[in-house]
Amino acid sequence: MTERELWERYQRHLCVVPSVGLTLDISRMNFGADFLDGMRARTDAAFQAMDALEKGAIANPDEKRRVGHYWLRAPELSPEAGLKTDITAMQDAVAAFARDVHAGKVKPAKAAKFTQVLLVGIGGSALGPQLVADALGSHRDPMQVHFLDNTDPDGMDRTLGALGERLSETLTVVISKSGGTKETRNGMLETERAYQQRGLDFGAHAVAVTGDGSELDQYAKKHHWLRTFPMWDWVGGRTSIMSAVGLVPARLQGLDVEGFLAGAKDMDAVTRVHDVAKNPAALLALMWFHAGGGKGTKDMVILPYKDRLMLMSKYLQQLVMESLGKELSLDGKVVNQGIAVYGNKGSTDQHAYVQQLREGVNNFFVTFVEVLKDRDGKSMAVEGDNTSGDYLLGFFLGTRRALFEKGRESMTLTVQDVSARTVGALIALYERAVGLYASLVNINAYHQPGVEAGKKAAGRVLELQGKLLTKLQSAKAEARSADQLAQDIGAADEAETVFKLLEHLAANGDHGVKRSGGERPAEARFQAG
Ligand SMILES: O=P(O)(O)OC[C@H]1O[C@](O)(CO)[C@@H](O)[C@@H]1O
Repeated sequence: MTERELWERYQRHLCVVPSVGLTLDISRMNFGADFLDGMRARTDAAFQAMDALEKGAIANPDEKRRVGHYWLRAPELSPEAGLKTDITAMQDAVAAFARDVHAGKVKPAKAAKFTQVLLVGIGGSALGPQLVADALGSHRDPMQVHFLDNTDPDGMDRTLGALGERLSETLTVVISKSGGTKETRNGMLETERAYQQRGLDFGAHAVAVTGDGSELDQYAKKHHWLRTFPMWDWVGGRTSIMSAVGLVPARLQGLDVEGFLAGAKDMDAVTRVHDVAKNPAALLALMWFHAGGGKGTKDMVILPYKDRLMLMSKYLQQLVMESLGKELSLDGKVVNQGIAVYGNKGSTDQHAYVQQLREGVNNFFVTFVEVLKDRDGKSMAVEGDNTSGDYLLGFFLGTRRALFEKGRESMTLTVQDVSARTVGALIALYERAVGLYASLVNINAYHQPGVEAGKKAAGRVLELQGKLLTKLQSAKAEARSADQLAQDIGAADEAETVFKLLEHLAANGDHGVKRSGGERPAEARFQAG
């Protein structure tokens, strides 16, 4: 294709969304002239399903739930007055609480004000807040946000250690929709102990965001935490950023929540339109379908040429892969659907994996995110008249061309800036695109059965550990092999797991297990120390 032809294609297909200052360029995706028409029937069905979802249909049939994240930024759209009241009440309560914290009306026991937020959560209870805090935060914010999003003891030590003395002015926000996620529970208990070690009452420095009556809700109430904020079953974890999950940390950080919600609402209005050419979410979904043949055979590389959007790919990994990575279709056929997502930021990634994108296996399509505004204020010239931002643009356009010349497809989202409105709009864009794509490939985007399997398997491992420790304590002095101990606890066919447990126990002094013998698994011996 000549430059002229590409310029024509760019102009013909450019989707312009003035209400949020966004354009979507699909010209470098090599779909054929009849593709969009050929998808008309499936696209119309996707639009119908999305309309029903927004009107309150059970769009998550496996869990018999409604899917209501769009109502969070447009409460007037919710199908019942009660839901509208719940949403606006939550929004008002969160805003009022943050005002009281910033004014020092809600204050820590041993400091004048709360200046730090420690968010304890995982998955959708952390990834959205992490993206928003990083994209929109600044050192001038009234509060700085820190995260505990894993059950890694060393990770907890690093985060709590970095807070140090400032723990006394830290408000801990524990977020868990189910209220039972073990990683979050562990982070909460370890944080609670850190407060206690400083002579601080944890409850007086903690709030919870969770489902009514959940384990976490009960714990927070029993221990007189400052506040609890609600989560509802009609909001999925990976689409909860505009519920209290995202609004509590964003308000405390002093972010433009109104702009964030308005950007999402305005994008929703645009992506509600049944006109593919004017609907960027429909175009994204259709380009994903084209690229991977409706089977996800090509990975989605998310490449924002903006540091503030670096966490976008991590956020989209959950939103896209936990929504679309499904074994069964809605009619119960095994389809093993999904689209893999990776990326970081440009131009940094040109010095990492772009080499493979240009010359290696052609198993991907790139979505560039271009931000027109370089920075607040003016830039210096770094070479001739060129600024650093000129270079960033040059590298983006150069990389896109280098890929296109080698038949590697890409799309480009262009936005004016990284404002709260823009971030809200981008999140809403992808929420809608995921929902539309799920309809195109006939799967339920709103449950996550695969995660339960992993949680159950982890439960078995910890059950084995309990039996092992009991056995080791009773057989005190005798050093035994993993095979012998597996037999002892009636888990002969799980000897490898038993060995892995023993290896970990012996590496950590917590349970007094000692290792002796050789390095090979069969040579190793374990005993209670
Ligand atoms: O908010 P919760 O219930 O702790 O769940 C955390 C995350 O775990 C999952 O349930 C499974 O990954 C996600 O969908 C969710 O965002």
